[in-house]
Amino acid sequence: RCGPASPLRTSPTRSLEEPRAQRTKRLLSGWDAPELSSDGDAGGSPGVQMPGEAPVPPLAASRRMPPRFAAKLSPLGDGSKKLPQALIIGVKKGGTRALLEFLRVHPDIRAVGAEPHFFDRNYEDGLEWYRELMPKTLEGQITMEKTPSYFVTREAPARIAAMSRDTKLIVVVRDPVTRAISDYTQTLSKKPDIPSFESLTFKNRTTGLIDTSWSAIQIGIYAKHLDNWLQFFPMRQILFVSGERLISDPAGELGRVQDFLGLKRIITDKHFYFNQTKGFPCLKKAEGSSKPHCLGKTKGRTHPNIDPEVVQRLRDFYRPFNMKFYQMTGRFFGWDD
Ligand SMILES: Nc1ncnc2c1ncn2[C@@H]1O[C@H](COP(=O)(O)OS(=O)(=O)O)[C@@H](OP(=O)(O)O)[C@H]1O
Repeated sequence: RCGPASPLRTSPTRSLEEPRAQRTKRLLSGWDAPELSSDGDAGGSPGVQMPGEAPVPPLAASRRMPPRFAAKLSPLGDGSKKLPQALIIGVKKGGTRALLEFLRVHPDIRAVGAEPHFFDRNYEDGLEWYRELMPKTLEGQITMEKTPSYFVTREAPARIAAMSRDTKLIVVVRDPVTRAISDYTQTLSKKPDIPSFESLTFKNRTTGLIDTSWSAIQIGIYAKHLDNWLQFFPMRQILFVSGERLISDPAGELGRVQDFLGLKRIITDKHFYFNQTKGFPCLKKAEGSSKPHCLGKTKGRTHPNIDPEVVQRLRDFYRPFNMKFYQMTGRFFGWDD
C-alpha cells in the first residue's frame, strides 16, 4: 500500500527527541511545542478551539437531517479517521496558519490543529500513526493538515506521492525578502542573542556574497524547491496562494482554494472583518464558536528595521528566482519592482 518510499516501522533511536507517546499526545491535543514547530499558534489564541479533535463543524444545510435518519445514512456514526487528501505544504511564514484557520470554517473541511511534521520528522512512525492524528470525517469531507517545512524537505514529495499520488498540495508564498525577515524575527523572539539579520545574510559582507545556506534565505528560492515537487506531482495538483492577497483579500484567495479543493464556495467576504488593532483580517466567527477570532500574538509580529542596502541586495538576489517561479506557476506575484 505504501510503495517504495514507505515509512519503516522500526524506529531508530530518538534519544535526543521527544518520546513518541508524548509527541502523539501533544499533536492530538492540537498543541505545538514552540521548539518543535515553526508555528507558535496552533489552532489560535487561548480560549478559542485548539482541536486535534475539534467539535464537528456544523453540517451543510443539505446534510442536516433528523437524528433517526442520521444513523442510517451515516453508518460510521461520527465518521472515521482518514489520511489527508489535501496538505498545506508551505511556506514557513507564508501565512499557512491563517489559511488553515480560515479553511476550517468550511463544513466540508476537517483539519489537524498542530503541525504533524510527518513527512519530514516523524515518518518512521508510519502511516497508521499519522492517520490516528487526523480528526474524524464524514463521507465527502476533506481531511487536511499543514506543515510548512514540507515544501523544503527533499524527501517529502516522494513520501506524499507514496501515500497518494492524488494528494492536493497548497503552497502559500510570500515575498521571499519579507519572508526571510519574518523567519528571522521569529528566531529572534526565541533567541534574543543571535547575530543581526544583516550579518547572517552575507557569507562575506565586503564582497556582498549572500549566504544561501542560511535557511531564512534558502527557503525563499521557491523555483528550486518547486522543481523537486514537479518530479512527483503535476502542476495542476499544486495551488499557489499569495500570502499578500491572503491579507488584502482573504475571501478572494479562499475562493480559489475552495475551487481547487472541489468545494462549494461557502467561505466568502461575509466571514471576514479587518481588525484595526491587529492590522489583519480576522474571522467574524471561528470554527465551532460564535466569537470573532484573530490569530494569536505570534502571527503579525513587528519586524526589526533592516539596513535598506541589505534589503536591496536581497531583492536583486531573489529577482531571477522569482521570475522563474512566476513562469513556472503562471502567476505573477508582484514581489519585484
Ligand atoms: N489574518 C492573519 N492574521 C495574522 N497573520 C497573518 C494573517 N494572514 C497572514 N498572516 C501572516 O502569517 C505570517 C505567519 O505565517 P505562518 O502562519 O505560515 O507561520 S508559520 O510558518 O506557521 O510559523 C505572519 O507573519 P509575520 O507578520 O511576519 O508575523 C503574518 O504576516
